[in-house]
Amino acid sequence: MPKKGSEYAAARPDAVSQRIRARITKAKARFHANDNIAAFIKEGELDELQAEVQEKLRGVLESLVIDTDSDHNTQDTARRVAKMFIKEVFHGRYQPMPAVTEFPNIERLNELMIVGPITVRSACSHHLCPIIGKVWVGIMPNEHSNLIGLSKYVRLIEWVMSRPQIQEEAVTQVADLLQERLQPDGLAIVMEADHFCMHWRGVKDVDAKMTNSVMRGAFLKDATLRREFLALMHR
Ligand SMILES: Nc1nc2c(ncn2[C@@H]2O[C@H](COP(=O)(O)OP(=O)(O)OP(=O)(O)O)[C@@H](O)[C@H]2O)c(=O)[nH]1
Repeated sequence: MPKKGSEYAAARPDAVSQRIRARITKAKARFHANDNIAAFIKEGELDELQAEVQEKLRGVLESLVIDTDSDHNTQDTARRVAKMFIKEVFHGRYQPMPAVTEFPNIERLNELMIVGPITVRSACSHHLCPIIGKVWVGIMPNEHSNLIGLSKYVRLIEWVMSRPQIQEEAVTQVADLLQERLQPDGLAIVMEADHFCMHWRGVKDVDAKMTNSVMRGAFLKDATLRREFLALMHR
């Protein structure tokens, strides 16, 4: 039987990951792979966490029977991969949400707006293999909606995607976040992505993609609006 995370906690109560875990547990918060835990990390702890991950990765390389002492290619691999996980590809778990300026909809715009394709990068929670794809966002604002800068769609979506994800949950997290920020009459999200756990390994199907769509409010009720979004998005 593989050890549970909490059993490791008992083994290394002094580890920074366990201090963070204890705070999250005390707050009764969730810390799944695609949850953001920035609120529970104190200043300076991210570097400590990276050092802890590096040490564990060194153990993984050791168990893979790689001679990291004399193999010049892998001598620094544990450090590089730890940095890549904490500071780069999974930074959306450890960093707070990017600042987003919201502007009131003074002109009371209520026409369809589409942003995309936005390139997204993530990794699947199951194998930690890359997911690379595109997202399109459709917004139907109303006079009470907030407007945000175009680049902020990219920043918010990148923040959600830079965590181990499964596509169905990722697309819902993106929709929930944009719904909360913008409060539009309608919101449409389509995500189409390549999963390298299918291309590189396993079934090795290099053509199959996954497409998800989330339609809310006006896009759900109004078939004409939905058709207009889907037609414009694919041009
Ligand atoms: N639904 C869903 N599945 C995903 C996603 N990313 C990867 N997967 C799949 O997750 C599954 C994990 O399956 P398991 O049977 O537990 O693992 P496995 O035996 O290594 O799977 P194979 O890939 O078939 O070799 C695989 O079928 C992947 O293709 C995703 O975003 N959504």
